[in-house]
Amino acid sequence: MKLLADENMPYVQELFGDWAEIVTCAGRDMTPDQLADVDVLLVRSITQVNEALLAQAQRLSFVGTATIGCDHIDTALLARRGIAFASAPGCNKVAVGDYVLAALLKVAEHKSWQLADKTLAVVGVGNTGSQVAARARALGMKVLLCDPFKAQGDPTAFVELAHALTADIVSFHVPLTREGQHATWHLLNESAIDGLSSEQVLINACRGDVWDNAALLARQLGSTPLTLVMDVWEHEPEVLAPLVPHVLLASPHIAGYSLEGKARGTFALYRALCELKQVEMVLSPEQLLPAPPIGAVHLESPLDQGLIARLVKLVYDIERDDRAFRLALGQPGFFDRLRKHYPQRRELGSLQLINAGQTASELGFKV
Ligand SMILES: NC(=O)C1=CN([C@@H]2O[C@H](COP(=O)(O)OP(=O)(O)OC[C@H]3O[C@@H](n4cnc5c(N)ncnc54)[C@H](O)[C@@H]3O)[C@@H](O)[C@H]2O)C=CC1
Ligand SMILES: O=C(O)C(=O)[C@H](O)COP(=O)(O)O
Repeated sequence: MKLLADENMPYVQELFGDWAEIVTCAGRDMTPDQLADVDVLLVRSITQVNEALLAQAQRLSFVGTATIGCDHIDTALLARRGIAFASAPGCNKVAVGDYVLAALLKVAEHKSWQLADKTLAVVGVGNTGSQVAARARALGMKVLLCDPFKAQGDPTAFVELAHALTADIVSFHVPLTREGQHATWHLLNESAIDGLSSEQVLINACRGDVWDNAALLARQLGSTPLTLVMDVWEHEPEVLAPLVPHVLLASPHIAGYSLEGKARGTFALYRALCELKQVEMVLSPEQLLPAPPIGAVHLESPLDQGLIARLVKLVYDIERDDRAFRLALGQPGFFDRLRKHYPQRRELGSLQLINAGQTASELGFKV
């Protein structure tokens, strides 16, 4: 069996090495001729799996994406051609929760806010949005939920987008969709942006095209700019460079890039392929991971916002990502290079807080 995998997918050798001849390459460089004799294709979000890529793929029987988002995969094409498909729902939801928690704490420092006095709206309340909502509640924030699909089951628990956009902080966690009543392409469009006040904060850790970046730049260049946190950008790997100086925290689509999240992503494809081939799984995700650099911290004072910020930074320093982004911005290929060489980042759950209570656990730490 021949397996072609994105070179930025960890643990492929460990998980598939016994079964397959493994070839890896850069996800954006995969070509139709490379797929001519491939049985299994494993990709990340940057490979468009479409008619053009699969034109010569005569032997392909399985495509897997080690990601949550599937907007890069023509799933109808795979179904038509009888090619099995798997994604990795939820694999990096904890990492996105960590990223947004770190961002909220930086925003609070920047604006001298006590987060417990503020309201956060979560737009898209699935795997990642729910993680964000739980952490915000643990910080004592009031949380508004906006998700028209989930609202069908429980209308009173959700608000409309217009209401969500009145919150102090609005965090977006929707898939990229271009069709239907609730399509998310440019969900944050010029008119929505115009309706916001300069006190408000927006976070995008889902897909760049969900925000109209040109309209945001126009707003930022005016007299009442917003506070922005952007992990994703329209037209990646290109970035609207003039927008970056007007963004508080900027990063190259790494919100989900914890080591645990990446391991779970590859593992989900291993599990799916084992099921398909009716082969017994011999490894678990935990067996793949190294010990974390810091195992435990003994708390001697109660958790307050300042202490939470210090503890989060011990595990994940979001400002490091922001500095690396600004330093590299403009260099050819900088976006993909930062992603390829992203340092090992562990989840908050890798750190045990001794003498901490329920709040620490709700924030994502091990207690
Ligand atoms: N920056 C990064 O590193 C990462 C980005 N993502 C992106 O985030 C997206 C969300 O991930 P998950 O939460 O795991 O997906 P999910 O599928 O679990 O949840 C998405 C939620 O959005 C809701 N939704 C759809 N259209 C909506 C609309 N117009 N308004 C409000 N809600 C809407 C759905 O009903 C669903 O509950 C992924 O599709 C992916 O594109 C995911 C992981 C990492
Ligand atoms: O899971 C998703 O969806 C994501 O956006 C991934 O975290 C992004 O990682 P890459 O696939 O772009 O490496």
